[in-house]
Amino acid sequence: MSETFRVCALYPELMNIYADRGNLLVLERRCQWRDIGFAVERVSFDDRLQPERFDLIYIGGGQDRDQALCARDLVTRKRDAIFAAVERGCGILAVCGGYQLLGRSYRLGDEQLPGLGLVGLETVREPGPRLIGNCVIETELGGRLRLLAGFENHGGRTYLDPDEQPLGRVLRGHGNNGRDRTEGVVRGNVIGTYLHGPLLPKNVWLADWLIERALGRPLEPLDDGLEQAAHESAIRAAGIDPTLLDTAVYDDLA
Ligand SMILES: NC(=O)CC[C@H](N)C(=O)O
Repeated sequence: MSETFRVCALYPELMNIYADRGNLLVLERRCQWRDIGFAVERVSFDDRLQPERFDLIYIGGGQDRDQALCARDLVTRKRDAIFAAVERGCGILAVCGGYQLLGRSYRLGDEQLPGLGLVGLETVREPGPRLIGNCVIETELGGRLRLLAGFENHGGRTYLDPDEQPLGRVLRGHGNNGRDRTEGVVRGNVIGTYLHGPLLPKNVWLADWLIERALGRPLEPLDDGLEQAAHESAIRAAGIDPTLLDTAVYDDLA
């Protein structure tokens, strides 16, 4: 086994709601099943993040108070290393609270949490209900039209700068802000999304996309009968019947 997919789990003890850690398990299994090495290193408060050690930095969702604890450490101790890692081609997958921290700031009333400023976006806690529910988006990640399904629960509304690219278009659910039908952000190997689920067990094609980008080669297919059923059931949970979708259009459907 010569290839190893190396993942940095950032603040795993705090940024892990809705079992977001399950995303790491999916990456691990899909590597193991193909005889690809998998290494995960936890990086938390005060730890030094070494940019050359990773192919992917992963950060899950968190409550506002946990985000506040992480935000200052992230900005003061990790920012330069994260920028350097991305510069080298390292990917980022950031979910919900983690996604919000990729932007410039997260404003909650009088408080303003600093963000990494890695992508051009801002998050604001506006008056109004939390944006909760099952969600399906269509995305053209990798030049193919595919679906991502998950569950969102966020009080913050995220607004992308005009030159940023959303991860996808909302078919069901709220997405970034409940208004413009955008969801998430993608820039190169950096992905931010509001979708929990966890995300990767419900959308294994995205797990493979992340591994492929890191290894720089296509992966051999796996027997994904169960995973495909989970994907389609998550789509159904959001109110879309996947059998009625045009499978010639969506590359992730059987
Ligand atoms: N699910 C989450 O990660 C929540 C993120 C953030 N605390 C919000 O409510 O907007």
